[in-house]
Amino acid sequence: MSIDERHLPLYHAFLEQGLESWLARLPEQLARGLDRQRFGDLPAWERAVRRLPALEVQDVHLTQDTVSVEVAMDDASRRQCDNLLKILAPWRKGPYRIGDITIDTEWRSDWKWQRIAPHLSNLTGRRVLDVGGGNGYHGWRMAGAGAGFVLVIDPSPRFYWQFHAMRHFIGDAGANVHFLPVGIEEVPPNLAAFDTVFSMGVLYHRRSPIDHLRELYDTLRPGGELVLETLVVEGDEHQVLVPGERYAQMPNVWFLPSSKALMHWLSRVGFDSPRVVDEADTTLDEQRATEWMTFQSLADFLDPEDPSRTIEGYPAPRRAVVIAQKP
Ligand SMILES: Nc1ncnc2c1ncn2[C@@H]1O[C@H](C[S@+](CC[C@H]([NH3+])C(=O)[O-])CC(=O)[O-])[C@@H](O)[C@H]1O
Repeated sequence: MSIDERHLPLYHAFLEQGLESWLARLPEQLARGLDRQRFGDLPAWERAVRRLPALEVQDVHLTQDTVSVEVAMDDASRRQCDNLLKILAPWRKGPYRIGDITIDTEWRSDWKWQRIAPHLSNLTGRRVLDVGGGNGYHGWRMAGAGAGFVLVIDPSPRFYWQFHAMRHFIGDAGANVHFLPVGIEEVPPNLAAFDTVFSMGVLYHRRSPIDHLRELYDTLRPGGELVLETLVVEGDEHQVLVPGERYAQMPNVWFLPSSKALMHWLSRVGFDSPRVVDEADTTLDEQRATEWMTFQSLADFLDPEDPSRTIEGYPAPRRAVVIAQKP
C-alpha cells in the first residue's frame, strides 16, 4: 500500500515516539478510516478543509477555555471560513474561535476539562493518548497543559476533518497533536507506551466494559495514569444499569455502573488506587443545540415533566471522573 504524503507528520511522530509496532499498521488504518466508499460525505469535508484560506496567524491559545487562533481576516475570508467550517457541521465538541468566528459547539467541553485538569499528574512532556477524543478539543488542551506528544484516536471521519480544520489554523503551535481515525480496537495489543491515557465518554458505548478497561491498561506504561470519564448511576458497588434499546435517545449505551462499581472494576482489572475526583449531573447548559449543532440535544432527551429522568424513564445523565494508576 502506498503512503499518502499528507500523513507524513503522523508517520514521523510515530517513529520519533518509538511506536514502531503501530507504524506498520498505519497505512491500512488510515485507508480504512478515511474510506470514501464507506463515508459518503467525506470528499466534501476534505474539500472544505483544503479550501480554507492561508491566513497570517498572530497567536494561538491552547490554555484558554475556548481554543482560539488570533488571525486577521477581511470580510471575504471571514465569509469563506464560516461557510467552509459549516460544511463540517454538526460541531459537537469545543468551543473554538478563529479570528472573530466563534464555533459554539453542542458541548461545553471546556467544563469537562475544568473538572478534570486539577486532578491530573502534571502533563509536562508526557506521552498522551485520548481514546474517543472527538474532534480533538481535549487533545489541544492537553498540549496546552504541556504534553509532549498527544495522539487522539476516534473512528469518526467527520471529527478527523474537524480536527484538521483546526490544525490548519493552529499550525506549528499544535505540531505535537495528532489524530488517527480508528477505534480502541485498532490499537496494537500490549503497547505499554503512554504516560497518560484518557477515555472520556466511551465506556458506556462499549459492550464489554471490562475488556475496554483492560485495553486501556495495556496501552499504559507501568506507573502510567488512566483518566476515565463515563456515565454513572447512583448507588453502591453492586449497582449497574443496563438500559433498554435507548438511553437519552442514544441507541448504543450498554453499562452505566455506579462510581463505586466502576472503582471495583478498575481494581479487578489491576489498576492501583482508583479514586473518584468528580461526579456531577450533566446540565442543560453543558450540552445544548447551537447554531453549529442544530439537531436535538439533551433538553429533548429528558422527560419534560421531570428533568431528573430521561424520556425513557432512566436517571438523567450523571458523569464521574475516575483516575487510577497502572502498577
Ligand atoms: N470503538 C471506539 N473507540 C474509540 N472511540 C470511539 C469508539 N466508538 C465510538 N467512539 C467515539 O467516542 C466518542 C464518544 S463522545 C466523547 C468525546 C470526548 N472524549 C469527550 O469526552 O468530550 C461521547 C459523548 O459525547 O457522549 C465519539 O467521538 C465516538 O466517535
